Amino acid sequence: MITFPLYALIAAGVPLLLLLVRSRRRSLKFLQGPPSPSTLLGHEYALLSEAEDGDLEFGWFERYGTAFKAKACFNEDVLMVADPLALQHIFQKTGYRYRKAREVELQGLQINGPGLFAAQGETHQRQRKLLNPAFSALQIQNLCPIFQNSANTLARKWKDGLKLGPKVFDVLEWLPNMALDALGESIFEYDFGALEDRHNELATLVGELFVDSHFLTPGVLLYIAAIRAAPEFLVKLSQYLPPTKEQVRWKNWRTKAYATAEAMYEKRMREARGSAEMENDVLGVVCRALESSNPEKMMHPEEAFAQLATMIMAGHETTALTSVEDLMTWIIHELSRHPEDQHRILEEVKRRREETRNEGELTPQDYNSMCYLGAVIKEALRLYPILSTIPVEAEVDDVIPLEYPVVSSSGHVIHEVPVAKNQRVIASVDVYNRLKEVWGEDAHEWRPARFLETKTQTTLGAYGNVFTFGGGARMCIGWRFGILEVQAVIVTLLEAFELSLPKEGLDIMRAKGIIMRPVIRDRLHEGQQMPILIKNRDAD
Ligand code: HEM
Repeated sequence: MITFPLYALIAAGVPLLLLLVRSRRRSLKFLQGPPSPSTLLGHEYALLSEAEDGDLEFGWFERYGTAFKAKACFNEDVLMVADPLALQHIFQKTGYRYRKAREVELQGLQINGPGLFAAQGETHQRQRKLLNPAFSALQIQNLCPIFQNSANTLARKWKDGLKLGPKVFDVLEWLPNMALDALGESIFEYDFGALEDRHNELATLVGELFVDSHFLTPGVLLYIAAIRAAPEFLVKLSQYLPPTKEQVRWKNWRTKAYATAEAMYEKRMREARGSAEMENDVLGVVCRALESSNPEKMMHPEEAFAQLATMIMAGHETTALTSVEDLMTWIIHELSRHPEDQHRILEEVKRRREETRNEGELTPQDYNSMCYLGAVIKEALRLYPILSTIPVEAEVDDVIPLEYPVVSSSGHVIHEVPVAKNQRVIASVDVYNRLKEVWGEDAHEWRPARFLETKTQTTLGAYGNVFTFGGGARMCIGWRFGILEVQAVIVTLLEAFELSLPKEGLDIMRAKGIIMRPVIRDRLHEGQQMPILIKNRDAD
């Protein structure tokens, strides 16, 4: 095996090449930015080592404005952006002119294969067009009973645990299992049995995907930076390096997910034979694509198998994507801190039930009519974007307009930022979501009512002008799925339980990692958790 020369080539050749190329390339010299702490690591290591999400970025954006320059590994200039007009331009107005950052694409490919998350350009466009009908408003509405069913199962389990009175539950021990069951059933008619604690190999593999990940070491960061800038042939050669423990886990996951997907597709095709139409759910649209010979309407078997792995990862376990249970966890946390918000949502539910004379399960239309429930969900999405940044790269030279002008390094006020082809741009979701210019002086505070006030602003994303689902061609395809599931679960839980903080109080912080996780300040060693005091409402 030729591993040593390969390592040596990547370890020494690529960095030297990069430093040479970058010293010649047009850069962002005209922009201000924080001084770099290291030529090799730039700000990348410092950013990934922040104690709490946003520690550095919030200060930088405050000081330099909504667009500035920071350094990535090997002295690379990156554009940090939180300006609404710039984000709208990059994500929503320019089609595929900005591509998913290469390292994210490569990681997506290694974990899930060539599914929607890793696909680029025309391949992405084709896959997205084929999958979109499975995530339309109409199609997602059909999933409501599944979400209500899993919420009711969770409520029953909590009630069993509350027979002796109110009790503190770590909701993170429950919500991910509930969300995984709902995802399996709604997307692939697959029973993970997670809430019932049944052993399931696929659930175990997805849960353990990142236990060997050491993303925070400087060596790994430099390796990723070298790979993302390396020519295609070197990236291909790197496949012949001995796999890391992490890559072995990813391969095991992919193999099992592909086998499961194949079995699901075969089953659906057998069932559909004889019936006039294939359904428009994910299974249905993928089966149709597998059978099609039209180049615009087909998926290759590997693409089709990769969709199942992609959807489970995207909707549940998280790397570069983010998941519904995280959003529910933060909503439950904020509601336990704000009993008045619980009261307001319950009033809305009661009013709706009276108007529609419905004591049973609510409909998606019922949930959508509840404005304060919607405002609470939007406020949680705004304050807790589990994915705090979205890195992209310019495919062509471009000029990015700014809504809020910034001062250049020579002291001039600039209204746009010219960028060269291949420029890396880091869209800061959490900073945009808390910009005072957009959200007001209390942007860092929890105040759902802000979403009930009318305001004109640059429109971003699909829901409430928050950027947590991203925007444009690559915006989260599952956002309606996520919102409906959260609506159903929160209403079910609030009707059954009163939520409050544990007696000793809680100082939860948003711990930084690849994704943002809740931990108790000064008790980081205990890992992620969200203890909530839960009381049965029937007990009153
Ligand atoms: C509240 C929950 C969720 C949040 C906050 C969220 C957020 C995101 C974000 C930020 C992206 C990346 C956008 C970009 O790269 O520009 C994304 C992509 C994606 N999400 Fe979600 N997501 C959620 C739930 C879901 C669910 C439930 C599913 C599937 C059932 C899903 C499927 C996907 C897929 C397949 C992609 C890749 C889309 C593409 O590249 O075309 N997500 N999501």
